[in-house]
Amino acid sequence: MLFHVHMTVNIPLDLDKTYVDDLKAKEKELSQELQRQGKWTHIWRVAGKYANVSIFNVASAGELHDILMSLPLYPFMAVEVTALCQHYSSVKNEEEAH
Ligand SMILES: O=C(O)CC1=CCC(=O)O1
Repeated sequence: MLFHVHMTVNIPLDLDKTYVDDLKAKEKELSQELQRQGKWTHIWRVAGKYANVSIFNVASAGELHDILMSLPLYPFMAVEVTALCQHYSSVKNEEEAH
Protein backbone atom coordinates (compact mmCIF):
# COMPACT_ATOMS: atom_id res chain seq x y z
CA MET A 1 0.00 0.00 0.00
CA LEU A 2 1.22 3.46 -0.89
CA PHE A 3 0.90 6.44 1.43
CA HIS A 4 1.71 10.11 0.92
CA VAL A 5 3.00 11.53 4.19
CA HIS A 6 3.58 15.20 4.92
CA MET A 7 5.78 15.80 7.96
CA THR A 8 6.30 19.22 9.47
CA VAL A 9 8.97 19.43 12.15
CA ASN A 10 8.71 21.89 15.03
CA ILE A 11 11.59 21.58 17.48
CA PRO A 12 11.42 23.95 20.47
CA LEU A 13 14.24 26.50 20.24
CA ASP A 14 15.25 25.97 23.87
CA LEU A 15 16.04 22.24 23.49
CA ASP A 16 19.67 21.24 24.07
CA LYS A 17 21.56 21.39 20.72
CA THR A 18 23.49 18.14 21.36
CA TYR A 19 20.22 16.33 22.12
CA VAL A 20 18.60 17.71 18.97
CA ASP A 21 21.62 16.85 16.80
CA ASP A 22 21.49 13.29 18.18
CA LEU A 23 17.77 13.00 17.37
CA LYS A 24 18.40 14.24 13.82
CA ALA A 25 21.27 11.75 13.33
CA LYS A 26 19.06 8.87 14.56
CA GLU A 27 16.20 10.06 12.35
CA LYS A 28 18.50 10.08 9.31
CA GLU A 29 19.85 6.62 10.12
CA LEU A 30 16.37 5.09 10.47
CA SER A 31 15.05 6.92 7.41
CA GLN A 32 17.91 5.69 5.26
CA GLU A 33 17.51 2.13 6.54
CA LEU A 34 13.79 2.21 5.64
CA GLN A 35 14.69 3.65 2.22
CA ARG A 36 17.16 0.79 1.66
CA GLN A 37 14.38 -1.66 2.62
CA GLY A 38 12.11 -0.08 -0.01
CA LYS A 39 9.52 1.01 2.55
CA TRP A 40 10.29 4.77 2.44
CA THR A 41 10.48 5.18 -1.33
CA HIS A 42 10.67 8.98 -1.67
CA ILE A 43 11.60 11.86 0.59
CA TRP A 44 11.58 15.45 -0.59
CA ARG A 45 12.22 18.65 1.30
CA VAL A 46 9.38 21.15 1.03
CA ALA A 47 11.21 24.23 -0.20
CA GLY A 48 11.41 26.96 2.40
CA LYS A 49 9.98 24.88 5.25
CA TYR A 50 11.26 22.45 7.86
CA ALA A 51 8.98 19.86 6.31
CA ASN A 52 9.13 16.91 3.96
CA VAL A 53 6.84 15.08 1.61
CA SER A 54 7.41 11.35 1.57
CA ILE A 55 6.00 8.25 -0.05
CA PHE A 56 5.86 4.99 1.89
CA ASN A 57 5.27 1.56 0.37
CA VAL A 58 4.21 -0.69 3.25
CA ALA A 59 1.97 -3.70 3.85
CA SER A 60 -0.71 -1.89 5.85
CA ALA A 61 -1.79 1.30 7.55
CA GLY A 62 -0.76 -0.38 10.78
CA GLU A 63 2.80 -0.83 9.56
CA LEU A 64 2.94 2.82 8.49
CA HIS A 65 1.63 3.85 11.89
CA ASP A 66 4.31 1.83 13.68
CA ILE A 67 7.05 3.32 11.47
CA LEU A 68 5.88 6.89 12.06
CA MET A 69 5.63 6.33 15.82
CA SER A 70 9.19 4.99 15.85
CA LEU A 71 10.73 8.09 14.25
CA PRO A 72 13.00 9.87 16.73
CA LEU A 73 11.62 13.26 15.66
CA TYR A 74 7.99 12.08 15.83
CA PRO A 75 7.30 13.93 19.13
CA PHE A 76 8.12 17.17 17.31
CA MET A 77 6.21 16.46 14.10
CA ALA A 78 2.81 17.29 12.71
CA VAL A 79 2.03 14.39 10.36
CA GLU A 80 -0.62 14.18 7.67
CA VAL A 81 -1.20 10.83 5.96
CA THR A 82 -3.02 10.28 2.67
CA ALA A 83 -3.67 6.77 1.37
CA LEU A 84 -2.98 6.38 -2.36
CA CYS A 85 -4.36 3.98 -4.93
CA GLN A 86 -4.04 3.42 -8.65
CA HIS A 87 -5.39 6.15 -10.92
CA TYR A 88 -7.25 4.77 -13.92
CA SER A 89 -5.12 6.91 -16.27
CA SER A 90 -1.78 5.84 -14.83
CA VAL A 91 0.57 4.08 -17.24
CA LYS A 92 2.47 2.51 -14.35
CA ASN A 93 1.76 -1.14 -13.88
CA GLU A 94 -0.36 -2.22 -10.95
CA GLU A 95 2.59 -3.84 -9.17
CA GLU A 96 4.03 -0.40 -8.40
CA ALA A 97 0.79 0.94 -7.03
CA HIS A 98 -0.07 -1.88 -4.62
O1 LIG B 1 14.07 16.81 8.21
C1 LIG B 1 12.95 16.25 8.12
O2 LIG B 1 12.13 16.54 7.26
C2 LIG B 1 12.59 15.14 9.08
C3 LIG B 1 13.19 13.90 8.63
C4 LIG B 1 12.57 12.79 8.20
C5 LIG B 1 13.57 11.81 7.85
C6 LIG B 1 14.80 12.54 8.12
O3 LIG B 1 15.96 12.12 8.01
O4 LIG B 1 14.53 13.79 8.58
